[in-house]
Amino acid sequence: MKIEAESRVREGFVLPLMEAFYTIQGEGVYSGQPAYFIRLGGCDVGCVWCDVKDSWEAGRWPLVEIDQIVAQAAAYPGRLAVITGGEPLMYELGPLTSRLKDHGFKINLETSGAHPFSGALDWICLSPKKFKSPVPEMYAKADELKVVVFNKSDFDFARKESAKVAASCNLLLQPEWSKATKMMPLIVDFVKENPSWRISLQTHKFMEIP
Ligand SMILES: C[S@@+](CC[C@H](N)C(=O)[O-])C[C@H]1O[C@@H](n2cnc3c(N)ncnc32)[C@H](O)[C@@H]1O
Ligand SMILES: Nc1nc2[nH]cc(C(=O)O)c2c(=O)[nH]1
Ligand code: SF4
Ligand SMILES: [Mg+2]
Repeated sequence: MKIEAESRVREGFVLPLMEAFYTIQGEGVYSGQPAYFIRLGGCDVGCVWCDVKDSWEAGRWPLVEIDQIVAQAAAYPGRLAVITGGEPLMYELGPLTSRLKDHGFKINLETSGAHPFSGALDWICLSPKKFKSPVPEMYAKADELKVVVFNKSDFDFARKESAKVAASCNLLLQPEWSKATKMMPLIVDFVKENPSWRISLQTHKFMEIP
């Protein structure tokens, strides 16, 4: 990459954009709400069960000016934006979030928390991973802790992660998609025994929408 382009990425004025689409938030507390998704390319966390492995290599995706990303988002009636990836916190999110706010957007973030925080966000969904831990300062910022359950050891992981977030943080268990049938009875039992937790399903996959 040319030095000038590199510095514009570092400053957050252009970002590698894998895809952007207007859909229904399928997961978590905001499930069911229309939202414009901005999926940034690049991730170094390496979850074995990641459902967007194509996103991992940042260089595959075009570098797009944030003004263009925001103009396309603003063409839709909804004013909730979800920034996801890949791992969006690999990038400086200050300029993108500030421009989205100029257009009246509330902005939610989907993150593993494995990189330092940036941007002006209204809601942070922290989905911590064993493969690369969140940076310590992420826990206090999380509005929602969404732990993916792939095997039995994830219940213990979920409990330990929940001890690090604020008391007001929403606690969610989300079945890993390919293991959902097998793990669901255990997830149901866990939530019945631990009523501060809720279940998050990837409802967009049942609805067959993006
Ligand atoms: C694709 S990730 C992108 C954002 C960020 N890298 C992260 O992991 O939070 C978006 C959400 O999907 C979840 N996820 C990814 N693959 C999944 C799968 N196979 N089953 C269930 N949830 C999954 C992640 O844990 C995260 O909460
Ligand atoms: N509809 C829909 N909801 C989602 N919630 C989180 C997603 C993500 O990949 O970050 C996602 C997604 O890819 N689609
Ligand atoms: S952190 Fe997110 S994008 Fe990265 S591998 Fe894990 S689930 Fe996929
Ligand atoms: Mg997804």
